[in-house]
Amino acid sequence: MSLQISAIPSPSPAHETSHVVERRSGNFHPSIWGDYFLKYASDSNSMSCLATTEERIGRLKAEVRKMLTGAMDKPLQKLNLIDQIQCLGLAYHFEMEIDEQLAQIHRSYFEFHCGDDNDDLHTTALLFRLLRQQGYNISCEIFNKFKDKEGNFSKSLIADVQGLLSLFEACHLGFHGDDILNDALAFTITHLESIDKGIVSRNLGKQVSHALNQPIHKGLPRLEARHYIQLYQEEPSHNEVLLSLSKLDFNLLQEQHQKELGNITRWWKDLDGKRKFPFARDRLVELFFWMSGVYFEPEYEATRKILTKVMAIVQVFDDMYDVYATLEELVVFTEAIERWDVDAKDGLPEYMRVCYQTLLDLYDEFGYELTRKGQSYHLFYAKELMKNHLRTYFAEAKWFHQNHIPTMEQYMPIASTSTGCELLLGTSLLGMGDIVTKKDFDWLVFSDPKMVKASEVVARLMGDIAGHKMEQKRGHSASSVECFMKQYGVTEEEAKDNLRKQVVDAWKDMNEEVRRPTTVPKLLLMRILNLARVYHVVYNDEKDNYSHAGTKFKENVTTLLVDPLPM
Ligand SMILES: CC(C)=CCC/C(C)=C/COP(=O)(O)OP(=O)(O)O
Repeated sequence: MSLQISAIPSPSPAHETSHVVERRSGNFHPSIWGDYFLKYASDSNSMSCLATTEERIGRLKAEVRKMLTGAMDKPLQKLNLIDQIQCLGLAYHFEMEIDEQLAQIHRSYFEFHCGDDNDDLHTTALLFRLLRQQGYNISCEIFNKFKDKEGNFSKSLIADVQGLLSLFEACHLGFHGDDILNDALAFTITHLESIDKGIVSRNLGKQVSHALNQPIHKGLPRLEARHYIQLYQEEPSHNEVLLSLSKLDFNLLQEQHQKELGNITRWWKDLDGKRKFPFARDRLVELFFWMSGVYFEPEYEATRKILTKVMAIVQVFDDMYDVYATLEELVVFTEAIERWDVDAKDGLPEYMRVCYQTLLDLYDEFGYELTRKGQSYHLFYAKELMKNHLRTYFAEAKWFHQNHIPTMEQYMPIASTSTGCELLLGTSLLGMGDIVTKKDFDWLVFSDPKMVKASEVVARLMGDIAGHKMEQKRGHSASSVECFMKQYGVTEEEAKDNLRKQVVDAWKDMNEEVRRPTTVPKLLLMRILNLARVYHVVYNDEKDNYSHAGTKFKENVTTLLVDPLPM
């Protein structure tokens, strides 16, 4: 975090402006959801019913724990069980057990060389994916045995659809230089896209179509679980304990999220956000979805609440800097943010005063809570992050008003921070109590970590590719697409192709960063990975599904936050 505001054009006090200001409009559609979730806000949950469900879940969890830790004839059985537990969205209940089991499997395969050279493609790929996911530095050379004399993947694999699918999923865990995985990805995509649906089971066919669009590693665990539970149920060999537990657990957590979102909707309504900020996108529900993609577990309720509230205000700022405000107004506003003092709002136009006061009130509310818990230093970091975030919004606004198209080298450091990843991740620590230390804050806020930078590349470039057409139409600072086109004299499609490659590389950076031993707790790294996953899910089809939240985003919200799983 290092950006300073500099070269600010001398401002004439915005409130003294007498001429009529011409403003642009984003023409954003209103909230899809309105007050829909308000009905969940009350805490009228039937406690007896909740107690019975929790008791059932407790019993089922104990059974799964026994299955996980008990002896099995072959490591493959354990690997499949772990995979199923993860795909069903249950892994967060068994993190310690999964860690121990995979450590044991890793030891027996690689330290004692008990691996079986005859392992088939599915087993090898599953072993590779689960171990890399867990941070083991397992080499992709293990796939060499599936190549023919010419060094190509053997033709005989084409008939093994399950094996191809597992190899495809494993490819997304690649590091830089894992050339064999690049070849494997091309090979599996070619053959999975053309499988004869008549020769595979209906379930496997469905899994393949889904995976090609949404690989496990880049998916949101709960969204993927919702999808997988339905497929798993149709699998004749499914395990009843796992199935019941996953459904009960999904629905229980959904109820908790609904209630939280209900309370946040109440906050937004009491704040009168829709009326106060008519120029901004009203995307409270989508933001809650976003935040619960990063932190979905029940214990992170406070984090989801803080993040959704902060990002709802950031959304207003984003549309103010990008669209609504004049540069003169932004000069004064950005200075007021630097001061972070209620007196600073005097120089602001009325609509900005409301935004400013809302921000100060929100952080006062956090400060009060943190002081009570003896963690008031958290607030210092949170404010610094917000100041730095708005400096980048200001820098972009200046580029726009000066018709300046920066080079990629000028653009990326600023546009990476303006994604909000650093702000979101740093602010999330406010809600995590004693789990985080000052060292974690310093790492995240001041050390410019590679993991955060990579998630920002995914966020910025995917967002730019998806949004640049609309943004250029309504007037927006140049995105990476325009910057790249101008700097290298290439077409839009060539620029996008290059940016897509940078996204692929950023995922490899992240995969390498979660390798053991890690310098910060894995918990933190997984949150950063989750954040990149949200961007992947929102922008994967290269459409701005966040601004136009009525189709794909609405479907995802419905799946996670509206429809329970039929029991
Ligand atoms: C990290 C999160 C969830 C931030 C809050 C939402 C937000 C400001 C989205 C910006 O979308 P955009 O497409 O308008 O982005 P930009 O203006 O940066 O291009």
